[in-house]
Amino acid sequence: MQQEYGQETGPLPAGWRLSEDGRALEREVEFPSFAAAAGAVMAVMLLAEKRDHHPDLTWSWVRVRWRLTTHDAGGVTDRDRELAAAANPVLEAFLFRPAGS
Ligand SMILES: C[C@H](O)[C@H](O)[C@H]1CNC2=NC(N)=NC(=O)C2=N1
Repeated sequence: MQQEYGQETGPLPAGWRLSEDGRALEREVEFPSFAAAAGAVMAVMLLAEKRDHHPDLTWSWVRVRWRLTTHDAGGVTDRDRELAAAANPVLEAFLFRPAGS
């Protein structure tokens, strides 16, 4: 069976969902502080630079949404899935809570 561009067929990386238009992987995270959000944005930026694959970002205070798509393909590819999976431990790491809380 031929796979259509933008059609997600495999399992999604944990925490990620398919966008409404079906053409991107999205994950939205609420961080404990603006600084933590900034750290996560910066860390995922480094992963993206290494892969030459860059997420769209929506960032409002402590809430950040990453959106991953492959422009050439017009949809989700393994490049998006791989970056999403690589970003996950980074996002979890910045969801810290201060000691004693
Ligand atoms: C030439 C360069 O590899 C392309 O423009 C890259 C850059 N970063 C990219 N990032 C994402 N998310 N999708 C792309 O298709 C893409 N293309």
